[in-house]
Formats: sequence, C-alpha cells, structure tokens
Amino acid sequence: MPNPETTADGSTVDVLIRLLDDDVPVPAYAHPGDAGADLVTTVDVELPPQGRAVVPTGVSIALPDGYAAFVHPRSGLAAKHGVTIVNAPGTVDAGYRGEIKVTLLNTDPEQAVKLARGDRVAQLVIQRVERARFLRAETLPGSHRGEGGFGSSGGFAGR
Ligand SMILES: O=c1ccn([C@H]2C[C@H](O)[C@@H](COP(=O)(O)OP(=O)(O)OP(=O)(O)O)O2)c(=O)[nH]1
Ligand SMILES: [Mg+2]
Repeated sequence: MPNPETTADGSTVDVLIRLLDDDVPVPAYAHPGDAGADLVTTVDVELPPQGRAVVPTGVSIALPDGYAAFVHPRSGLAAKHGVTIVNAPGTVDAGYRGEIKVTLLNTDPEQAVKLARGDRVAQLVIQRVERARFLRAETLPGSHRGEGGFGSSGGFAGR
C-alpha cells in the first residue's frame, strides 16, 4: 500500500501544523496520489441560496519558504450542492500563521445547504511557488499569441 502522503517519486515536504480544536483531524489525503488534503469546518453552518460564509478549519500551518498552500473547492460539494469557494483557490502565504479559513459560497438559487462541524468543505494543495523579480522594460519580446486574449482563440459552438 503506497503511502498517501508520498508522491510517485517519493518526495514529500514537511509542514508543521497546529490543531486549534480538540476534534479536528490532521488534513488527510483520501487516496494515494491525491493533490489535495481535506479540510473540515469546525462550525455548523447554513448557507442560504446564493449566500456565503467564512468558516474556520481548526488548523494553522507553517509552510517552508518557497511554498504556498491553495484552498480549493471539493468537486462533490460543487456538483451535488453547488457549493464552491468565493476566492478559489484561496492563497495561504508561507508566512501566514493564522487559522486557515474557507470562504464558502452556495451558488444554488433556491436550495439552502447545511454543513455540520467536521464536514470536509475544502482541500488544501501545497505547491512550490516562485517569487519573481519584476524587471521593467519598454518593450516585451514577441510571441505567437501576442496581445490576443479573452476568447481570441475562438468561443464554443460557433459563438
Ligand atoms: O482561502 C483563504 C485565503 C487566505 N487565507 C489566509 C492565508 C493568507 O496568507 C491570508 C491572506 O490572504 P490573501 O493575501 O489572499 O488576502 P488579502 O485580502 O490580500 O489579505 P492580506 O492583506 O492580509 O494579504 O489569509 C485563508 O485562510 N484562506
Ligand atoms: Mg494578500
């Protein structure tokens, strides 16, 4: 049985975590190879139709420099109940030591969604990130795309 915390090349990154609540689990990868470790809400919450709420997860982490964590929605909650994350993916900076929070949004126009303490509401993806040194320039090197954006390659079904 492969270790779910280990990638195919065997690499992991150690991340210190504080559990701020008695019952909160250490975020876990559900399957080997999963990119996201699930985060729970530590509060009961009811999201009214098209309503949002910021929920606590009961964890804070210390990422090594050069890493960031991204708070992504869970696809099942999105597909079954229309629940997503307002600022998806939320960015957790390496220097952040506060509690990780999730800004949930119920996109359903009619159905309220009830979530209970302990429900998995988001997944945390840890990634290496570069920091840029922005070098001012008067002109930029040419490219195939050029300045074409926002649908310049075509829309869908002829539109
Ligand atoms: O989904 C999220 C997104 C962010 N954060 C925390 C970690 C992050 O380091 C901090 C700030 O996030 P961000 O930079 O996205 O927000 P901001 O509005 O720019 O706040 P700040 O001025 O504090 O940077 O809030 C969360 O707990 N959950
Ligand atoms: Mg910021």
